[in-house]
Amino acid sequence: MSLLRVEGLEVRVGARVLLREVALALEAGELLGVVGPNGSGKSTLVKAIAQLLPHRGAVWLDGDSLARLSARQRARRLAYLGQDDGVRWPTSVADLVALGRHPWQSGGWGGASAARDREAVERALDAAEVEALRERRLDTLSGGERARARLARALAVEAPLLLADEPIAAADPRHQLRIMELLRAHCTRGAGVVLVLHDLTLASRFCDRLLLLHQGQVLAQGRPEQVLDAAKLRTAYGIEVLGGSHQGERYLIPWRCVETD
Ligand SMILES: Nc1ncnc2c1ncn2[C@@H]1O[C@H](COP(=O)(O)OP(=O)(O)OP(=O)(O)O)[C@@H](O)[C@H]1O
Repeated sequence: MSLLRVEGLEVRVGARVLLREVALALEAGELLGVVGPNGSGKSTLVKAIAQLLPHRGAVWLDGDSLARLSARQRARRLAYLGQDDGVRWPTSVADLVALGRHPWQSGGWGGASAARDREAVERALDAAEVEALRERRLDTLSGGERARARLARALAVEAPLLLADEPIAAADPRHQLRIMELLRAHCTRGAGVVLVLHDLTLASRFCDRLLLLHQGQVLAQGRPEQVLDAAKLRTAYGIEVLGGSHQGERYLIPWRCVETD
């Protein structure tokens, strides 16, 4: 049984269809990259999977309909990292990351699970390389530091499924690579990850499979080399890419804009 299965997913706002007939399956241990141009529906897709948007269609997690689970059950079984954390109050990095353990609290903080929660928070601070920032207030962090703190919060949930919407967008090149490595390691430990990203080389190198969205529909889905071919990239993005390989791994550099049909 797949960790995540999505069938016939459709999102509408009024008369406008934002997503149409999206189907996908994700196995435990797999990293699925969601790529596509601005406005193609990537964030809408991960929000709908996380049950944060009204939608049609079905989403199953380990065979359970996500729509039928309680909010707390869902929050334990999937971690959602959106583009905005919504945190507008002064809080420390450590407190933000500890919020990732909130779904596991019953009857208040502390108690029998406190040691496990502390360990999960420490692991997440370490993995996202923000332990040195633990006492810093979020509103004093740089964009890339804040992005890593937010990733740590999502990791601290230790949920079987992680949905991450552009976690590397604000990171410098080294931290982009570090985050991709840590997401891969997260998968190696058995989690499934759905990752929205724009970098085609990182998508190709680190993801097991890719889903390419175009105008709210799946244009292609499969292994990176099947999805990121010249014709599909031209159709989806209206670009020509410069491609090659280095040490057996593929790179793709967006090279020039082209006319699409
Ligand atoms: N509430 C809404 N009402 C109307 N249109 C919306 C609404 N929410 C999203 N959209 C539109 O749906 C489309 C898909 O948005 P979405 O945020 O999923 O795109 P995306 O692929 O994540 O883009 P980006 O790469 O820019 O983050 C966009 O054209 C957006 O303007």
